[in-house]
Amino acid sequence: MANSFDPVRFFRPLGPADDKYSHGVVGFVTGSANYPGAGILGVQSAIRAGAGLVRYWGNSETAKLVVSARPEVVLGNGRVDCWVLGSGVRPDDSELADRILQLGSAQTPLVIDAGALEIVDFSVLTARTVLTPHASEMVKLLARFGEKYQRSDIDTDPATFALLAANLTGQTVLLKGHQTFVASDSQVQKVGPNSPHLATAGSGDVLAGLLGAMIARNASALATDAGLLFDIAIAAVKLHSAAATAAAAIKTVAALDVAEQIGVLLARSN
Ligand SMILES: NC(=O)C1=CN([C@@H]2O[C@H](COP(=O)(O)OP(=O)(O)OC[C@H]3O[C@@H](n4cnc5c(N)ncnc54)[C@H](OP(=O)(O)O)[C@@H]3O)[C@@H](O)[C@H]2O)[C@@H](O)CC1
Ligand SMILES: Nc1ncnc2c1ncn2[C@@H]1O[C@H](COP(=O)(O)OP(=O)(O)O)[C@@H](O)[C@H]1O
Repeated sequence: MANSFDPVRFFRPLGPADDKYSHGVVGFVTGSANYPGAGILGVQSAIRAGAGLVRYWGNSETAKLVVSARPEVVLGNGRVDCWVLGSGVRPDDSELADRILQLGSAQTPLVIDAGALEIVDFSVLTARTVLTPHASEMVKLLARFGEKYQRSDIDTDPATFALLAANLTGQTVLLKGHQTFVASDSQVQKVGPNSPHLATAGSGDVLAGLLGAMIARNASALATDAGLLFDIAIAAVKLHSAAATAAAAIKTVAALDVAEQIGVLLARSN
């Protein structure tokens, strides 16, 4: 994994002065009745990526499942360094949409995934943010700015559309796929090919949780260096893919295995 975007660079080792608030508090508005697993997968990933504290602010039924999978999780709103919004959330879910709109107009850094890409009001979004669409979500995202394209257009020239979305939103865009394109301002970087073992349901939810943990852990540096978000996004994609490769060496890969292997890789690197 070692190169200029070496993921380990973003995982400062813990020391005696650390407490649960000092190395990243990640909040989630994710999961729903139809997609409870998306809530669980993101949370699992953030915990394995070393978050000091994880808050979950989804609906109460899904919250019970999340806490049953991870009793470390604290429920509700509170002090957070990065919010992960939208994995497993339908845009017509009014309870969660209200929370997403509220957080989307505040200053805490964000990962905006899946349904939240259709909810957030981009005209008031100023927090440092990574958007994580796949190609079909990119079509819907661009349509919100009056830009009409089809999935085939995105697949043909992903770099151009990642850049377009970054310019329209003023944010860092991570366009997911076999190769992932990270764009910010006028720069775009291809990452991958990623591990094909990521082609399994929920692996995007794991990436969102990983990104949330990495952004939260580096929140202080990010406050003075916005450009760091681009590097963190690239590093997260590389770590996510490396974790899938590591998982595949053990057994067939499910998304939760990718989250577990993030923890194994990070433990080995320290
Ligand atoms: N366990 C859980 O709780 C899980 C919850 N999940 C949550 O589910 C929600 C919906 O996820 P989803 O957008 O992937 O929609 P899904 O209904 O599967 O497909 C609809 C259409 O989308 C397209 N499409 C899909 N993937 C694509 C790609 N990579 N690249 C390009 N296009 C792609 C494809 O349409 P096509 O373009 O082929 O016409 C497909 O027919 C979301 O909130 C997510 O977080 C998931 O993470 C799974 C595990
Ligand atoms: N064939 C593939 N090769 C490499 N990576 C892939 C492949 N298919 C999907 N991925 C990666 O897996 C993840 C899938 O995320 P997403 O499309 O949001 O799925 P889900 O909604 O099921 O979580 C992304 O990180 C994407 O880059």
